[in-house]
Amino acid sequence: SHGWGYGPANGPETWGEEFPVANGPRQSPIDIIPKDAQYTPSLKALKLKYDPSNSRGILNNGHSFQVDFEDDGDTSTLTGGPISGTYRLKQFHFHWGASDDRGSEHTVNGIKFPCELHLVHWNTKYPSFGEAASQPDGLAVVGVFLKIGAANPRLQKVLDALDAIKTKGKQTTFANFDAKTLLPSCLGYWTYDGSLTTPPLLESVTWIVLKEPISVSPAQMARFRGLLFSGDGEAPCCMMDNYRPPQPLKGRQVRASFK
Ligand SMILES: CN[C@@H]1CN(c2cccc(OC)c2)S(=O)(=O)c2sc(S(N)(=O)=O)cc21
Ligand SMILES: [Zn+2]
Repeated sequence: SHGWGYGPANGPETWGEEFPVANGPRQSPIDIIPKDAQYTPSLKALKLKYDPSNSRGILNNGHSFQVDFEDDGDTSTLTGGPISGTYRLKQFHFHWGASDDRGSEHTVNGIKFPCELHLVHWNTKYPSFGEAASQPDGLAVVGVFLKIGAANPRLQKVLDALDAIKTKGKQTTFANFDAKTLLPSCLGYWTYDGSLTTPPLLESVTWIVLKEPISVSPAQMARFRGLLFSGDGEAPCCMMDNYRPPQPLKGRQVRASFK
């Protein structure tokens, strides 16, 4: 059986067959139209407190690669912003294109970025990530756009680990990584109620998309594309275009933390 993916036979247009919520009222990503976003002065500043000693490993999961964090305690958390309570960092991962003209999931005025970083957090009012993932206020994902420019030294450690996780299922240790170093200097954001952008497409995500992108060079983007969707011994299939296109807003309000 073929699992979901990003190809012609198993890509985003087919996901609704196995995951009917794909056509639900709060699907992600969306096209963000800044002039339609409601500036909300009552929105708090984001507070991201990440402990580098919580980083565990880096894994090629066959859809992207993710850096996993130890989330048994409140040492790497997201508070403030549009959310109430404390959310714990579980993992971060990226989505990118086959070329620099596409790759992000969220778009801004229809503009695609070459890459988008997602930092996934879960609400500690629930006993576990799995429990939280099925609740309407269970997850909070911080999205960061990457735009083509100077090489970003903050990405180097992540990129240097990719050779060890080229194929699906491969993982290696990834210690002492400070995820905060991946954030832009300005934490102004748009926020809306949405979903996971991959199956199971659960409508449990408070999206927090930062306005300021971080940089990535074309050579660094090429290294993302050196990963494979395929496993060892399978016909090699380059990991690229692993993004879901924008979904219908269905009347949702996008709020902005900045004027
Ligand atoms: C493959 N899907 C990723 C892994 N996850 C996952 C794995 C198993 C079950 C599950 O839900 C019960 C979620 S996850 O929650 O860490 C996320 S968040 C997310 S995104 N693009 O919306 O930020 C993609 C994934
Ligand atoms: Zn993602």
